[in-house]
This record gives sequence, structure tokens and C-alpha cells, in this order.
Amino acid sequence: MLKLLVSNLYCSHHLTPAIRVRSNPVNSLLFKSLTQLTGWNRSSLGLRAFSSDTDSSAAIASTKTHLNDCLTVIALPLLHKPLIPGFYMPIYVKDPKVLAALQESRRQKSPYAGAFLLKDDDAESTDSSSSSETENILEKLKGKELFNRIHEVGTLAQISSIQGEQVILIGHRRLKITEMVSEDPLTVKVDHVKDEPYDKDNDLIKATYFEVMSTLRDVLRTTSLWRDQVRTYTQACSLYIWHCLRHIGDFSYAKLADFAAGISGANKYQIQGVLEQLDIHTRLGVTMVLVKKELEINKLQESIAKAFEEQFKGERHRMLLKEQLKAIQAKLGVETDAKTALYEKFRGRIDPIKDKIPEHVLKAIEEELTKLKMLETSSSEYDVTHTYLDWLTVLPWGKSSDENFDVSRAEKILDEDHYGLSDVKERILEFIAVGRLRGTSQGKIICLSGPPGVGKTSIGRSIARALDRKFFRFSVGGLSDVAEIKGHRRTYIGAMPGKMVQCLKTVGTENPLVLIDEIDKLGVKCHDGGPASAMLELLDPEQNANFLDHYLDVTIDLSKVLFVCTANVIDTIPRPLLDRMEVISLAGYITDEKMQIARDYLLKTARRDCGIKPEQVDVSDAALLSLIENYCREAGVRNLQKHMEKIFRKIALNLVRKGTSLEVPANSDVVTDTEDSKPLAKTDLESPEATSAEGSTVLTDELATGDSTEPKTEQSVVVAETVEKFVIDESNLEDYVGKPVFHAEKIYEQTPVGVVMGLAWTSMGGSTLYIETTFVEEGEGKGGLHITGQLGAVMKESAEIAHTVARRIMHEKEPGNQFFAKSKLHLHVPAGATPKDGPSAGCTMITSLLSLAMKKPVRKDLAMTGEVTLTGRILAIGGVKEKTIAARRSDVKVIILPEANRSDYDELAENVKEGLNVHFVDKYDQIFELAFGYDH
Ligand SMILES: Nc1ncnc2c1ncn2[C@@H]1O[C@H](COP(=O)(O)OP(=O)(O)OP(=O)(O)O)[C@@H](O)[C@H]1O
Repeated sequence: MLKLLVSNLYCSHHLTPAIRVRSNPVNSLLFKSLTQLTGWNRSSLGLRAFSSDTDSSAAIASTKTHLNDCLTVIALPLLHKPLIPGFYMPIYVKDPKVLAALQESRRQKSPYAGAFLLKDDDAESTDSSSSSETENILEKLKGKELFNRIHEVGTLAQISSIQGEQVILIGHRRLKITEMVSEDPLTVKVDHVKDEPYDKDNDLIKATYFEVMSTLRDVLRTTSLWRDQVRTYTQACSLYIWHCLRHIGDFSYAKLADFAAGISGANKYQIQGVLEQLDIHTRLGVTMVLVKKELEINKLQESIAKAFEEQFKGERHRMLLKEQLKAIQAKLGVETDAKTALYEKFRGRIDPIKDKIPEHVLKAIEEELTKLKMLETSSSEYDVTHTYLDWLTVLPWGKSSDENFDVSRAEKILDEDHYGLSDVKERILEFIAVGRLRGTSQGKIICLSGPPGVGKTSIGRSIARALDRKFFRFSVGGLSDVAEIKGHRRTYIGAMPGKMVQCLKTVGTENPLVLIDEIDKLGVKCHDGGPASAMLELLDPEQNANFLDHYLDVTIDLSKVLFVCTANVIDTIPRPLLDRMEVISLAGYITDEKMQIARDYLLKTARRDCGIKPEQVDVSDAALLSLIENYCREAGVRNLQKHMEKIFRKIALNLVRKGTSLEVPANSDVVTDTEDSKPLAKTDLESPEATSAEGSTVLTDELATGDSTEPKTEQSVVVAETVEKFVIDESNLEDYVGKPVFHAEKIYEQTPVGVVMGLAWTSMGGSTLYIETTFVEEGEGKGGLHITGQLGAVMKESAEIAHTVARRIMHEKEPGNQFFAKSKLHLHVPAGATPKDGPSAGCTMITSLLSLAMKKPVRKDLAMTGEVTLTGRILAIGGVKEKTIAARRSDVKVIILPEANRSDYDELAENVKEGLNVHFVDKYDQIFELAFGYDH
């Protein structure tokens, strides 16, 4: 309707007299834009004064014939609406005979024809017909049949131009058919119909005239399409409207009625009614009804627009509104093929699972689908809706993998994948057993904490395999943007959902096991603590049943997801998160354990990954031990694994160089060794990032199938005839991995006076460290302690306490000893570059100071740990397991631990405690005896 209005208005010759053109820049712009919008040129816009009922029409096209002479004309049928005098109308003439006749009449300087509206046939509804169907109707209608189908009253039309089949008509005056002259082309005799005379001063006519005029002004002002175009395209249009409005007053009563009818969105019969109406007052009355209706429609559109705008604020929704208006305007019910296909695709996704999709999500999907139908495919809003629907419909609504709570199977898988870790495995089995009894393992967050490379991630993967859940991993180390977790709002360009939604899409089930790596390195320092609270929202079983991703904008249920977090230390995990977690600690491995892991797991995996057969390599135990002790002194086995890979890569290169390689790709996981063909902990399709360097804060993710992937053994492998065997032992290890990085951890074979070994714990695991004290100078009143070694505040205080306690003990043991009173001492903790802190070195410091004061070294192979109070009480410390393992690594034979840690020690596995002589103390005096008594 509005579209018609625009086309009529632009093309109306009624308006052209109103534009008094002067040559100035604004007018030039005006005509430029009008010609752009209408496709008309300057002359065809009829810029000179033009009256539709006078001879001056010659100004538009040079004609010889006087209008009054046009009494026999070719009858042109009009399909969509009648031609109102003063308006132009392009039509398509397919019939070559009619076209030729029209061209001939132009050549003879009598370019006129009669334009008559076609009556509807009951069987054909031309309004809804497509253009091709319409052409068919016109092609079929000829001669008498056509004569019977056209309205009697029509318009004398000037043939302004003929381009191909397009003929442009300009309406001049009303005609009435009197008789048919010839059939092909249909030619008719016509009378020129005159308006009935009327009294210009009649108040009733005047009032109707003004009412039509003011309503018309309102229509022009309120038509949103006009306003939009004026705002968007060109200022010249506003000038144009301004001219229209100003000069409507210049129209005669009859012309005003015609103009109003022409620009209204009324249907063709209503306009035909205006055309046939010769009584001016009645014509004005009828058009008044039409324009008032137009105004009402405009107002309705306005209020719909406002309501929409209020409901959906922001640019995105304004665009949506525009699209909807366009859709209304064009009355488009036809979708493009692409759009229909897309619509069908989404329908195909949701229709089979409708009952499983939560109601609120289904509602959102349906709304978006309706919107998609109305949007233009070229609009940006269409793309946004398309992507949004893609996400909403692709999520695994109601789709879960069947959970397996078979404890013995789980035990087998855990053992298959990991050596040792019996306490950890036990905890996991307990967890699975509870899941079996409850029927679900929901509502728990497991946190695996421990130093790098101890197998936290791979344990997570094994749990997924044991439970038959899909596996997804992502790291949150250093993450500070909440959007990574909760997604971006859809209004942002390139908006994406958060990691969790991406995870669900990737795994395709509602109940995966999600491993969140490095939760202790979550960026909590950001001003609103965003990531931590977003994490809480994600992990907390109370909240995650209604997790709101900003992009999805509908809540999703994450309560079926099993979350496993990993952390190096638990101190930095935000407290509310930690409270909800079930922490399982992995302390690190002793040398024996590493040997087992290296031989039974890492070596085989590394060899297989390099495509080397078992009979081609022999790695001796001595070589493995040397690797562990001299190259990879770490709590975990990551570095050890890297060294193994390095060795096998070198062997692979040698094999290939010597041409004795197997004829399989180096990265193939084909093995012929049946002994080695048992599955080795591979639950997933590992991404390269999954084995990235320690401490990496790069956000990575990976997908695992959760299914066991048995190594392929059947594939045929051609083995070279002579298989060279590579033997790796201590003597040639350097050729493969270079010079040893570490030498013995012990700096001293026998600790000298003033030096005592302590036990420390860091996020990288446990380690041994020496406390060294030495005498600086002596003098009256010079007693004091200088401290170095990058010690933190707590450790510095601990040194001061140790100095005081040592002085008191010395005073008790040797009352005359003035050593502490007169000596300036220096206490240092190597290595100087490593920052250290904590109170657990208190007892070691006292012992070191007393050793110096008494000039007596402590007993051999002794290490200790414990916090000391000013009165000499020994308090509990943390990391007993890590410290014990570190002591074993350094060949310590005697360790002193606080009595309060006895139970922690008792819980340790026998192999960890093996060969250790442990003493539990609660007073420093006991340590004094143990360190200097030598008898024990
Ligand atoms: N007990 C074990 N038995 C067999 N293999 C192990 C064991 N512990 C660790 N590994 C292996 O060591 C490698 C490193 O383990 P993983 O990546 O799981 O360490 P992590 O504790 O997650 O380290 P980070 O804290 O750096 O993420 C893996 O290949 C893993 O299979």
C-alpha cells in the first residue's frame, strides 16, 4: 500500500506544476534525487507548467493532435489500477500488434491511447496473481472478449515513451467507450467525459475540499516510509514533500480529489469509483474517506512501531522493526529458497525433539523462527538470527550418554591408565560407588590438586572413560574476561556463546565430564571478581541448573555435567568455589614410582607414538634412573615424558637414515608387539594443546570421545629384514638427551657446622633446602642476625623467633655462653634467586644457629620441618607427603616432623615411607637431642 503511494507520488504530474523550478543548487539536488528514485529524466518529470486538461501537455511530448480530436483510440487494458488523470503509469505490452500500432501513432504525432481497467473474472484473481500469470491473462484476451472485460470509463493516456515492451502512459482526461471499432488491436470510439458543473462557493464542497487537503497533509507527514526515506536518503526529498504540502492548496477541487485518490493505497475498484464519479462534491467525499483510511493505517503503523521500539530498544531491534515494516509494505509472503531451506533445517532439528526442549527455550526458538521468515536475507539482522538459531537448535537438548557405574570396570580403567595413585583411585571409586547407589553422579565438583605433570588431567580423562561420559577440557588460567565463560551479548558484532555452550555443542550430550584446568590461576583480580563469580555460577550445583549464557539469553541446565577441576595449589582458588569442591591431592612421585611409570607407561607410549617396534629399542633401568635423577628432578613426570619422546625421536631419525625403518608413517600408532598392544590410557583425541608446556595459560580445549580406542593391531606392517637394535643405557644417554641438568641435590656430603637440611613445599611439589648460618663478627653489644635468600615476611619473622629461641636454649644448656649476645650472625637460605616463605623452617633455623653456637655439626642424613613458637613448641605443617617424597629423593634417612602431623604421615603409602627413620616431636628440646645427641 505504502509502496504504491510512493510510486504514485513521485510520478504524479499533479505535483509537478507545484514545483516552481529555479536553477539553484538545492533544486538541482532535488531533481537529481527524484530522477534517481523514479528513473525519470528531467524532461520526463515534466518540469514545466502542466495542466492535464489543456493543450499545454504538448510541453511533455511534441504532439500534433489536439486532445479533443482523440475520439478513436487503441484500448489498453490495465490490470492493477486505473490511470488517474495527472498520473503516469508504466505498463507492459506483450502483443506485437498493439505495440506496433502504438509506435505508429507516435510516429504520426498522435501519441494517445485509451487506458481502461480490466474487470476481474471470477475465476482469476488478478490481485494475487504473479506477473507471469497476469501477462498470460492479457495475452489470452483479445478483440470482443477484451472489449467485454474492460470498464467503460477510462483515461485518455499520452504515450510518453516506448522502450521494448514497456510503455509509459500519462493520464490526461476521462473517457467513456461508446462502441468498438476494430478487434485486433482493440480500437474503440470514445466520448470525452466532463466533470459536472459545481458551485465553487458552496460551503459544503469547500469544507470537504479543506478536510481532504488537511487529511492529505497529515498523511504525507505521518507516512513512516516517507520519513525514513527522507531521513535516510536525501534531504531533497524533504524539500519535495514540502513543496507538495505547500502547493496542495493550488489544486482545483477536481484535481485534489484525483490526486488524493491516486496517492491513496485504496484498491482498484475504489479508485475506479473515483474515476467514474463526475459529481465533484461526491468525488471529494469518496476520496476523503479513502485518505482518512490511509491516515488511520499510518497511525496504526506508527503505534505498532512505537510499541515495538519500546519493547526492543537498541539498534538491532530498530533494524528488525524496519524489516517487519518492509515485510508489511511489500506484503511479501514469498520466501527465498535459501531462507526456506534454512527454516526447514532448523525445523528438522527441533521438531523430532520438541518434547525434550525446555518450554522457555522452545518459545524462544519459535519466536526466532517467525522472525527469520520475515527478515530479508540481505539484512544483517538475518545473519544474527540465523547464527543464533543455529546455536539454539544444535545443542543436545535431552540427549545424554548412558552413565556406567561399574566399579570394577572403572578400577580396571584407572589401573590401565595410571600407575600407583592408589589413594586417588580409591577416592574416585568411592565417588563412582556413591553415583551407583544414588543413580547419578551429579552435584559434585572434584578438584584434583598437585604439582605439574602428576597426572591430574589424565586422571580426569580416565574418570570420563570409566563413567562413559564424553570428555571436554578447557583451561581458565589467566582468564579475566567473563565472556569466555558466559558468552557475549548478541548485540556485539561477532558475538559468541561461552565455553560451556561451545562444549555442549561439541560433545553433543548434556552430561559430559568437563575438565577445567588451572582453576587456581583464574583471574580474580579484575574489579568485579567477574570470572570467579561466573565460575561459581557455572560450577555450583545449586545455580547451574539455570545457567544463563549471555549469548543464548535462555537458561540452560548444566546440572548433569560432571565438573572436574585441576589446580597446582588450592590456596588461590576463590573461597566460595573451594567450599563446593571435593579436593583430591596428588603429591608427586618418588623415584621408584617414576621408574615404574617410565617403564610401563611413558616409554611404551613414546615408542609407539614414534612408530618404533619394541625389538628395535632397549632402554636400560640405569638409563631410566639417570634420566629421573639427573635430568628430570620434578614432582611429576611431564619432563620425563618429554625426555623419552626426545630419545625415541632421535632413534626414529637414525632408523630412517639407515633405511631400516618400518614402512609405516612415523606417527602411526600401529604396533606389532602384542604385549604392547594393550590399551594405554587413551580415552580421547588429544589436541596438541593438551600436552602443552607446564604453566601455560593459553585457553585450550579438547574433545574426547570417552570411548576406549583400542590400538589397531591387524594392519599389516612390512618389517625390514635386518632390524638394528638401539640400546640406551647410562653410558650413551648423553648422546640422546645432552648433558645432565642436575647434579646431586645434596650440596654437602656431611653438613658442616651451622648448616641444616630443611624440607619445603611449593606448588611444584616438595623439595629439600639448606639453612646456612655463619659468624660475621664479635663484639660487645654486636649480637644480631642478618637474613638473606629472598625470604618472605613470615619466614623473616620465623628467623627472628629462631634467633631468640636458640639464644634461650643456649642460655639454658650453657649458661656462660655469650655467643648470641656478642656475635653478629648471617642466616642464608639457598637458592638465592628463588623466593621462599612460610613458617615451617623455624625448627631448622634454630638447629642451624645452635650448631654454629656449639660449633657442632648435626647428624648425617637428617632433615626436618616444623613451625616453632617462642616457647619452643613445634606446630603442624603442610605438605607432609611432598616433603617426605623430597626427602627420599635426596637420600635422607632421618626426618623430624611435628607430632601433630603423625596421622598425615601414617596415611602415606608404605613405599613412600620405605627406608625412612621418622621422629615426631612437639617440643624443640626433642629436636636438640635428635640433632646433636647422635645416639638415635
Ligand atoms: N601415575 C601415572 N601413571 C601413568 N602415567 C602418568 C601418571 N602420572 C602422570 N602420567 C602421565 O604424565 C603425563 C602428564 O600428566 P598430566 O598432563 O595429566 O599432568 P597434570 O597433572 O595435569 O599437569 P598440569 O598441572 O601441568 O596440567 C601424562 O601423559 C600422563 O599420562
